[in-house]
Amino acid sequence: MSPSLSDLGWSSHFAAQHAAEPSLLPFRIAAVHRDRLIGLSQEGETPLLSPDQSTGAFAVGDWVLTDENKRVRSVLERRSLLQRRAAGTGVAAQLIAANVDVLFIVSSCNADFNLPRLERYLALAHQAGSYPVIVLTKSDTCDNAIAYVEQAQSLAPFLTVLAVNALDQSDIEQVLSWCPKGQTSALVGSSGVGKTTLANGMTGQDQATAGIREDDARGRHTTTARALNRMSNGGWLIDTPGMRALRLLDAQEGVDEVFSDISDLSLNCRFSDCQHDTEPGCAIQASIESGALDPARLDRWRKLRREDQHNSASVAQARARDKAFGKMVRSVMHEKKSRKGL
Ligand SMILES: Nc1nc2c(ncn2[C@@H]2O[C@H](COP(=O)(O)OP(=O)(O)OP(=O)(O)O)[C@@H](O)[C@H]2O)c(=O)[nH]1
Ligand SMILES: [Zn+2]
Repeated sequence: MSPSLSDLGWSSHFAAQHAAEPSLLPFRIAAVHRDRLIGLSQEGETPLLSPDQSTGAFAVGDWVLTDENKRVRSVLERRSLLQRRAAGTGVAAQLIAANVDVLFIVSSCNADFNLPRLERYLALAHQAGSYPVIVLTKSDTCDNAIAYVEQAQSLAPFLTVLAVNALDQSDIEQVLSWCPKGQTSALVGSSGVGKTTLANGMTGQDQATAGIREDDARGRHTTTARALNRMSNGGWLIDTPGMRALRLLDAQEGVDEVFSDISDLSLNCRFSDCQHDTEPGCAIQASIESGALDPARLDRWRKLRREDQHNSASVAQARARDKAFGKMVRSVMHEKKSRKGL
């Protein structure tokens, strides 16, 4: 049975945009390949043509409008967007997933549990515009899961933290309840924390073998990884290799939101460029002295900001370099042409 548009996550936010171009057809992007896109609609899975043969401008979870030839005409404004620095040269931004309502941040009640890492993922969720839910797996293997939950909850007011056994279906139901029918989620976390186990439990299928069967250009059957998966409660789970290694990109706002206590304090420092070290009138140092602020938290904030500034700077540099290179190519071509003209 094919899902309706609202089952697929369609909402008034997208309907309002579609109203401007009612003759075009809406699809949700279920997979992004190098040269083509797979869209989902009431009619099931459909290969879509990207406007310029490239697919870098699309993310799994995007809503697009196509003409009757299934050529994409526009991407609807996103509710949220997860992106990262591209692997390899590591400078260009790469779109990972769009319109993710809930980001499940997965860690476990053991050695993987690490507050700075959780903070980093929280910053990422805030930056993307997704609602964060922390899921601590392997609660069945430790005596004091509640202590882990309390530590995680200390990171932000009203933060949702669940302790679960990912192998237990009733615990999976508890996770699912945070992403009901028509909503979309994704899982992030380190290797081995139980993302695959959770994904299998949430979708009721083995993610390693689930896939989209397609006929390629030569008529051969191929199976490609499915990236937008229906969960057993009617919600959706975006699971792609890119989801597994997210880094912070241009996440300054996200970092400041997670550390809002520190950024608020810094507004009271005497100097607007206060480095919060030895400057007189530093509100942050005063707060540490009074015992209100944990100095370790200040260190983590500094580290995240440094990392973020480094990432953003190298992306900006790469963009500038690409621009300069493009300019150089154009001027060489221009010269060639004008020489030919002589
Ligand atoms: N007892 C127990 N074992 C768990 C739990 N969650 C995961 N495991 C086990 O932990 C191991 C790793 O789980 P995976 O689901 O493969 O972890 P992952 O995050 O997908 O790891 P990568 O594929 O490397 O990213 C498996 O043997 C799981 O069976 C849990 O809540 N309780
Ligand atoms: Zn200061």
